[in-house]
Amino acid sequence: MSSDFVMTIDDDDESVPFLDEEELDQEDEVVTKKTNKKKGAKGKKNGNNFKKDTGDLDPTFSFDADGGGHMGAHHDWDFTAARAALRAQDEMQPGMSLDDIIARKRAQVKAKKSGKVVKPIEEEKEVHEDDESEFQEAPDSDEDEEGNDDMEGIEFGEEDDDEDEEEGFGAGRDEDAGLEDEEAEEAEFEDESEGSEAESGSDSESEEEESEEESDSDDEKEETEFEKERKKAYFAPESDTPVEVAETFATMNLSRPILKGLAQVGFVQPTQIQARTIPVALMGKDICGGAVTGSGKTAAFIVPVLERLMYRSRQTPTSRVLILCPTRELAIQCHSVAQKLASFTDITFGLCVGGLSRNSQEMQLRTRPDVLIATPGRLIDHILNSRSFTLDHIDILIMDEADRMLEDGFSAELTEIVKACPQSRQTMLFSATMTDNVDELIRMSLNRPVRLQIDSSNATAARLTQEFVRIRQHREEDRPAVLLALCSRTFKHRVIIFFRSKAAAHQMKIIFGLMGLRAAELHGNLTQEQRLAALEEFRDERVDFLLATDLASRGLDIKGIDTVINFNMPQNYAIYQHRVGRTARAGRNGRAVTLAGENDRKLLKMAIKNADKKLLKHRVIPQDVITRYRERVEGLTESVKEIMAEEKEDKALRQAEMEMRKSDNLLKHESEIYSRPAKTWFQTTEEKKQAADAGKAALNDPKKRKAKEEPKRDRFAGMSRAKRRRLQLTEEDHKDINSHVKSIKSAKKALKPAKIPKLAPEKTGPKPPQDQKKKKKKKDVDFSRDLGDTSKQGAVKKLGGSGSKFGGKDRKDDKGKSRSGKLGKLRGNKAFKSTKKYKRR
Ligand SMILES: Nc1ncnc2c1ncn2[C@@H]1O[C@H](COP(=O)(O)OP(=O)(O)OP(=O)(O)O)[C@@H](O)[C@H]1O
Repeated sequence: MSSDFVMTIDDDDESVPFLDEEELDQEDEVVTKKTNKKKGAKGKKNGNNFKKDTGDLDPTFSFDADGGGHMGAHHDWDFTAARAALRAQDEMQPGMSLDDIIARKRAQVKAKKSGKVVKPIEEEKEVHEDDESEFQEAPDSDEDEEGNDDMEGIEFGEEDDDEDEEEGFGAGRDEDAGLEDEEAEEAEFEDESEGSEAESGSDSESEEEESEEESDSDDEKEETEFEKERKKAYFAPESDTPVEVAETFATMNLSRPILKGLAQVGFVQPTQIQARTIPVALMGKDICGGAVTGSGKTAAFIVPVLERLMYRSRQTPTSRVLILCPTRELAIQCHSVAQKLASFTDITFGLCVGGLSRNSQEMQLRTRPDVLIATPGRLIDHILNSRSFTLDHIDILIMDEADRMLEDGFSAELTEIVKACPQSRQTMLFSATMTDNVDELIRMSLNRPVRLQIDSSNATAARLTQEFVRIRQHREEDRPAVLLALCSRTFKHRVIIFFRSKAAAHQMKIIFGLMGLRAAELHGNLTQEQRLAALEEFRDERVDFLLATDLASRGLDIKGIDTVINFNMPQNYAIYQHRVGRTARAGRNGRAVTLAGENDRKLLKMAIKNADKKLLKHRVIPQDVITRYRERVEGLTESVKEIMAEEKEDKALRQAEMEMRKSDNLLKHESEIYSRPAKTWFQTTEEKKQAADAGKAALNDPKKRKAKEEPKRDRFAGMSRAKRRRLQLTEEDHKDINSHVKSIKSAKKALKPAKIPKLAPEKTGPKPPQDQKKKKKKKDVDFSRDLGDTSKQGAVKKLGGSGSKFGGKDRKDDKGKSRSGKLGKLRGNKAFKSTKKYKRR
């Protein structure tokens, strides 16, 4: 077998529905001008007419069994409230916008070429149009040449002549990141974990092996009987949940103002998660909800909250509902959704997130808004420092992206918030990658939660096409060229590109700018003002590309994102799901293109295994195209360096100005400033850094992640004696049960001829001997062979998976037997005596 990526995928495994080059040719033809007729037909056949997707709904689309789609009108959530609360920045002299610097640099390069004298920036703006067209001359002709030649070559099909590359830059943005005086104080944990630069391809071999093993075991880990039993004791029985699901909101017994709100945003038919969640939430039960990205989880928790608030006592204003989100942008979006849905009610909302004016939030909190939408850091700041603000009257606590919030980094803050809420509250957790790990959930002190898992937690959106572009080993430096080739030639509009680091996103923003591509950046090195501006520019189509870190990977719902590009594979599959979930939302089509290197093959396997095979593609970019773009990027290296140096200078200047203003202020208002009560911080800067580092380390370092999964012996340290003893006893019980379960399993194994060979249906030849198989698994480190094998596994898993008619049933039968057997007895065991231990402390 050739080690060539293309050959392996295309030729060796027919079960892998990757397109070969010929097919790609055909597919590309489908969307080229020359073959417009074909386009419609094939696009329909593949359900892959996303290029034509204007955001309108597919009238033939209906709910599918696994909650893949719906739906109704798509709304642009606005940031009005957030904008109003943006910290007043009038005293801050805006620095030079990065776009201005880039524009000037482009003009200089152009002038150099033509021998003209460089005009000062003001003057230059006036002749902007001319300059742009002149500057663009060379690249344009280059584009044409490339476009025509390579379209016939291999993979580019979605060139659209009426989508001529537009010139000009997105609206300028203040480059005052990190200069705000309160920035350090306000820093809260951001949902942005960066990988080191080294991660994009230079991991040591041993680490790589380790991570492979780990993801293998993650992937193949079967739930033990003990865990199943534990979950059974922890979660409410399925019989507790209503079986009937409403077909429309109108039949859900909701109040008129809520129905009017829903109608206003165009929601008529509830999505699966909404239909299942709303009745249960209205009953006041705790919920662990999971459904694929873009399936309407936000309204699933907001609607019942609003409905319950319709019946609140209005005598004394009280904050009764708290919604926690991991990022500021998500909280702002959630606030906007909630406000829209509550337009016809008198329910009030408070937004409590970092980066926005603390004082205006404090004033708002004093009015006791019914619903608080917050990020953990700023909320704790208010708990500690805003007089008379408490969470004592919270009746409902909701965590969006709950699995993220339960991870390291948020942990201390979350525990503090949960402690501050009354025990009698209702708690609801939601995520597309929702965990049902009891150990993790215990920290949230849930009360017999109802598990509402609509889709597999590994699922991606039903209409998502997933493409992979191979980055060969020793060719990691080609990534920028590959990205630019994709964005200049194929995916030109409504594209969000994910990077692992802020620095990479920023650098690419400069390169995009220098190449005349309209892009905005979104990451944690920007001020909140800049972050909102970037989102608005992208939302309003003033820029075509949003260059983001994982800050934007969860929850953001931006209309019409056609394409998600992963410049690097993220650190784990859950992040991948969230990133690619920014497209193909609400029953629409979308495409994710991932640049996958040698080190990414395990994640690639996961992605392939969980994808709809019909919607998997392998994109090949001709080497000569890559070489051309690489040369262009290399040609910009000096300009990029100069721009960065200029930015740095500008930043230092403004920093100095700000320091001066600060000291000036201090001198003028000394007595007033020192008379203010000292602020209390939940964590010192050092502690915050440690928490953030721990989060990053767990994400980036497979060894540490493993260590987290296998807690050390001294994990009881610091606990009370009673708690320690209780946990030790439980642990001993676990051991006993595990050994019982093992013996049951081996006894069963001995009696049965063999476990149903789940791999069998796909294979016709004889099974390889066991030792040979093992050997293959260890030695098989070839990127392309991995792909082939994965698809086979995926196909087989489909047959044997829990949702299948065959494998699923078999497993169920096994489960039944073991329960009536050994586990029936184990029920007498302390560990399962009562479910009280899972109840709130
Ligand atoms: N019942 C409905 N009918 C029509 N459209 C809906 C309905 N519910 C939600 N939507 C739309 O679906 C889109 C996705 O919803 P939402 O952002 O709540 O998804 P999500 O499940 O929270 O996604 P993620 O996991 O990425 O956070 C939104 O644009 C929303 O307006």
